Amino acid sequence: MKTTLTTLQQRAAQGEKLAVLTCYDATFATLLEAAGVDILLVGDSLGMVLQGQHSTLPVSLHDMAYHTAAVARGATHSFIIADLPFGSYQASPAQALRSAAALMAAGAHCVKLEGGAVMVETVAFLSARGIPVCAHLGLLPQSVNALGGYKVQGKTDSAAQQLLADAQALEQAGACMVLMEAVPAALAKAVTGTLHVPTIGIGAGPDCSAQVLVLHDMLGITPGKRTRFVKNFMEGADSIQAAVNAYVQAVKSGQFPAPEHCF
Ligand SMILES: Nc1nc(=O)c2c([nH]1)NC[C@@H]1CN(c3ccc(C(=O)N[C@@H](CCC(=O)O)C(=O)O)cc3)CN21
Ligand SMILES: CC(C)C(=O)C(=O)O
Ligand SMILES: [Mg+2]
Repeated sequence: MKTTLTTLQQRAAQGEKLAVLTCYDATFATLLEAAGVDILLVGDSLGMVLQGQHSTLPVSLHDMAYHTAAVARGATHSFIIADLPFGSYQASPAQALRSAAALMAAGAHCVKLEGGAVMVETVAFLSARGIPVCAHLGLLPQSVNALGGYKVQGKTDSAAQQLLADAQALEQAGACMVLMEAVPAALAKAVTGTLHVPTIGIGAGPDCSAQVLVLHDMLGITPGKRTRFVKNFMEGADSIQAAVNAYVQAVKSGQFPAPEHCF
């Protein structure tokens, strides 16, 4: 049976933790689906892990459509979210609609965009036109140059209040899910408790409705130092399938993320 937005929202509302991983190709789409991953995220992190870029900014809409189509061919019943890349949606709601349409035509079931209050009008515009939108809050990698690095967000009282207000405004505008990246666990818990739609966390503590990691990070093959919220699931696993199974089990049971993965 196809996993739909409705079934995901129902399962999250019943308290089931959802397991999400990034996915960029057909082979992994088939593998992740067989292991019980609930949502495949075609992330613009592909610029870093596949293309070797130093940020996600150089990723094009064409790149995203290419990888989304590959994932869609490998998956038969998964819910696929695709990132709108830098520069493809910020100019106007009309620009966002054209870009989102390209990703939906490539096989996505939902698009994700980065930003809070500034994206409310765009989220409303896309949602009203039949495009499910996941809003991405907290650490916004496409804004790395303004943020001054990949740093934890929402640490001050005023930043936390702003993030909560943004999440509520985006839900009101029609966002079907809200992803939070690198924020204090207590803030993500408060947001999850306030919203009606599922939340997806990465470095956002154990109380989000869903967890996501970059595939290459959880397989322990990303070069360089591991960030705090990453766990290498290949440790103690004898295959990639076993590692992905272990990730799904750890998310479903609430064992991942543990306190050492949280801010
Ligand atoms: N492979 C990969 N995994 C990711 O999770 C990921 C990407 N790439 N590319 C885009 C962004 C960048 N990401 C990051 C990177 C670092 C931190 C991080 O935890 N930074 C440290 C140090 C920050 C500082 O210097 O103050 C932190 O403690 O916040 C968080 C998210 C997440 N995303
Ligand atoms: C890390 C997740 C949230 C993402 O946006 C990506 O993979 O691009
Ligand atoms: Mg992204």
